[in-house]
Amino acid sequence: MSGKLHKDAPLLEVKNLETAFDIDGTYYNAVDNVSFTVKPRQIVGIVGESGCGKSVMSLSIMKLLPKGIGEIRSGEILFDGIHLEKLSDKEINRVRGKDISMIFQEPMTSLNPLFTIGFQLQEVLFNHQKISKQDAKLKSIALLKSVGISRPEKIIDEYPHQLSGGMRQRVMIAIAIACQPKLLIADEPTTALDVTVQAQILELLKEIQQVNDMSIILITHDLGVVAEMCDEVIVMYAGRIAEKTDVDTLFHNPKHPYTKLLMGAIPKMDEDVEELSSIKGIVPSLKNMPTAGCRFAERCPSVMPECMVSTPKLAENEQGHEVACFLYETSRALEGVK
Ligand SMILES: Nc1ncnc2c1ncn2[C@@H]1O[C@H](COP(=O)(O)OP(=O)(O)OP(=O)(O)O)[C@@H](O)[C@H]1O
Repeated sequence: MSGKLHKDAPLLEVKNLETAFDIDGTYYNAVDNVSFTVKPRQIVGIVGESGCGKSVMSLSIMKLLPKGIGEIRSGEILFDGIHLEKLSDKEINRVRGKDISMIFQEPMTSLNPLFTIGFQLQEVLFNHQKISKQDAKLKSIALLKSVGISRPEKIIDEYPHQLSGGMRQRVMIAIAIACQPKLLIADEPTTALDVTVQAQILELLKEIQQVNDMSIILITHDLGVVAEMCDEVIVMYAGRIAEKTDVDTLFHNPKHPYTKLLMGAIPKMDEDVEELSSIKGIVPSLKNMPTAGCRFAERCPSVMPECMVSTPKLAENEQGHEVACFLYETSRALEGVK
């Protein structure tokens, strides 16, 4: 499926998205008025602690929210000119795996333990392409080779449990790119892997992104991964965007107190720091979300009285650098007065 996309238009445009879960008969927003774009060939990182709404965001885009529990309440998701939020199940099935693919943290839960690797790779090819059995087999072998799996002729006859975690993630990537999607959503793709394998998988993703001219949304709680991989970064807190800018600006000039604290929580390789210094407190659960004010106020070292009563708007502070914080709304207002 392909829309009529102008060459400079964003590939994905999420506008004022609100996704909510029904908890005991009341809807709570896990994604609250979120807007962002992904351009062709861009790697956009979504970063934040556990519970910030990163996964719900990607499930919303893919229309994979648990039926009857989670739903998109408002907003638009435009992909390649098509309103994904309006597609029927049948229509979104044609997009999933073909134009947009997704890889998850733990490939063992996405791969079917009962079927061989070859079967699972060929299944996605048969679903989206007119291809003979022989060609699907040859293509599966080539795909496994392209993700750095040696002896692919042998691996296609093996089952997921016979492979290491790193190999399984490579297989998941092969399945995800089988139909050359324009967008790959990678949700914590390396979190379950050890550090060396993590670096190899990230390297592989970058390579594939360049070769296939693909865009990636990379969901992670790890700013180190963001620094390594991303062009643009969205920092999320409790379902809302706290800050949004390009990767260099974010690391050289972080503005939101939450981003600054997250940066302090990056382990420094050159120093003998054993543990990640964590941010005090936790992300509130949906039911305990503050009903007014900035959702980060309770944990914020720079909190001001207005933060408890009004919601700061995400607005451009400097060109290409958006932040949702009253510290900057005040300075923006003063500039306007000057
Ligand atoms: N099926 C569900 N039913 C009710 N609440 C849910 C459901 N799935 C997610 N949530 C809630 O939505 C909020 C956002 O969750 P989400 O999984 O998107 O966070 P995350 O940033 O991806 O965290 P993690 O890194 O742990 O996956 C959390 O408060 C979570 O408890």
